[in-house]
Amino acid sequence: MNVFENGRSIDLMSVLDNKEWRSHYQERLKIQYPTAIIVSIKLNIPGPIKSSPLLKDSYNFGLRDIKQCLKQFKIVYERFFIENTTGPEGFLAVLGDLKAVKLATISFEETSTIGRLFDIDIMAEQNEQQLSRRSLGYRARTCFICDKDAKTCIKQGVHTLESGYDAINKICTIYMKKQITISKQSQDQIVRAAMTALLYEVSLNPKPGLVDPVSNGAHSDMTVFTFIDSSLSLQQYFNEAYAISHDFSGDDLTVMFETLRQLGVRAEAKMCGATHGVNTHKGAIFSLGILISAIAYGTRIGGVTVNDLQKIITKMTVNLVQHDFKNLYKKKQKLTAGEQQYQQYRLPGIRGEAAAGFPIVMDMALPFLLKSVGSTNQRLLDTLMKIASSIVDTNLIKRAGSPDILTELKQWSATYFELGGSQTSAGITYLKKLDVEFVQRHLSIGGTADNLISTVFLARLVGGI
Ligand SMILES: CC(C)(COP(=O)(O)OP(=O)(O)OC[C@H]1O[C@@H](n2cnc3c(N)ncnc32)[C@H](O[C@H]2O[C@H](COP(=O)(O)OP(=O)(O)OP(=O)(O)O)[C@@H](O)[C@H]2O)[C@@H]1O)[C@@H](O)C(=O)NCCC(=O)NCCS
Ligand SMILES: Nc1ncnc2[nH]cnc12
Repeated sequence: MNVFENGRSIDLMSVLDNKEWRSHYQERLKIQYPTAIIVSIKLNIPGPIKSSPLLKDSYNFGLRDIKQCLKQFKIVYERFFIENTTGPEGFLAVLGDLKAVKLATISFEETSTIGRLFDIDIMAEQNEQQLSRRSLGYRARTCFICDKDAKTCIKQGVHTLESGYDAINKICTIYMKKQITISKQSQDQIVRAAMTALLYEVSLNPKPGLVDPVSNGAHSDMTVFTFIDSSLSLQQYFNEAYAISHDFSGDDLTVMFETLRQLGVRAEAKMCGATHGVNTHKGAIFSLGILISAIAYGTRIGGVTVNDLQKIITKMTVNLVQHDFKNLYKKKQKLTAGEQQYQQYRLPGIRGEAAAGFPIVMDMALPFLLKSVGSTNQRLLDTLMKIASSIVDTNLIKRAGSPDILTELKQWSATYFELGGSQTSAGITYLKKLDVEFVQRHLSIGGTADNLISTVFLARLVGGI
């Protein structure tokens, strides 16, 4: 997730003007509410970009947590300026003990994943110096890059802006994943969501190079009906994947994964039986199988956040890349596309994605889809092309014969969004032109399609589509 995407730079004068405006606003509130404590809440973001769609989202979620920390106090005034180009900010007038209010806001800063990005000022008649963090037994604010004293890092200019942005993106990514929870669901609900995801993906059009109801794309050996047959053949596997995981009682989740893989091998064979040997959903069998398994295991007692789901997945697949790719030179049978690309380019492909907890789906595609607008077809087209901007698609690399194709894929994605994506006829026309080029060049983004399937599956479970 890049929270600075679609953010606009502002100049120093705007920052200084905003500082003056804030000070005057606070003074007016002190006069209007003389017995209240005035709380100013804004983000502490270095560099010229102070606001963006994702920074505003992070602020709003954080604000919810701050008000939760202040729930014991009576809030007599609140006003927020989310659209300020100098960054989302707001003010509260709170009735309560000054020290208790200060402690409550410090607890947010210290305990919330996103707390260190917030700058919360407390003002009242008493001299604030008596109420510094140190005077309340807390250390000074720490740098969100190196954890040392923030003031020292800022004064000495220790860090580059890029390292600051990286740290902020990491903080916001983890925080946003903790806001998305998959509630405890029945086996039937989870399996139906998986089936829905398979059928939604193949129904989506126009997709570049991929099979949909209008075009077989760059695949001479499959049609939309092949994918429907393939999807229906996988329902039993999804039920099995749920069952072995929901009832798994061991501590070593790699054992659960190995049991799943045996089911997956059988599912691949069943898929091939249903498609007359065509590989439609090999990647989806792998990815959806792991997701269903992790969710079944993770929701046995209650809901599971996306952040915790990733931890379960990484525990399941901790040995996957090493196990699958060791001693490839000894393998007698023809190497698969993924094995060849690991051997030739050290690209871990779908296995690497799984072992990392499916970051493209969890960190980027799912939050993107949940925020997307328009018809289902529009939302899914934009999500597919968003995935295309970051994925190492081994299916595409195989077809193109080199990872260099990934540079073109990023450019195609960028151009699509520059044209307005699915919301404009120019964006849709561009997709149709891309499909023609993909067919001519025999290109396909099957891995990207699989990531979309995983994304739709999770979005369905959280009620986001
Ligand atoms: C781990 C396996 C997936 C091993 O498969 P393989 O070694 O082949 O690994 P990859 O090639 O890296 O990936 C296999 C498929 O995964 C999809 N994929 C690729 N990159 C990504 C990615 N970054 N993220 C997610 N998914 C990705 C992709 O699948 C799609 O494309 C396939 C259609 O194409 P294919 O037939 O390969 O190619 P065509 O273009 O159609 O060629 P022609 O037919 O024209 O010649 C389709 O499968 C889509 O899903 C990759 O192809 C796993 O299968 C495995 O471990 N298998 C062993 C048995 C097992 O354990 N299974 C169950 C595991 S739970
Ligand atoms: N619609 C699609 N076309 C081609 N390959 C795919 N792999 C997954 N979905 C696909």
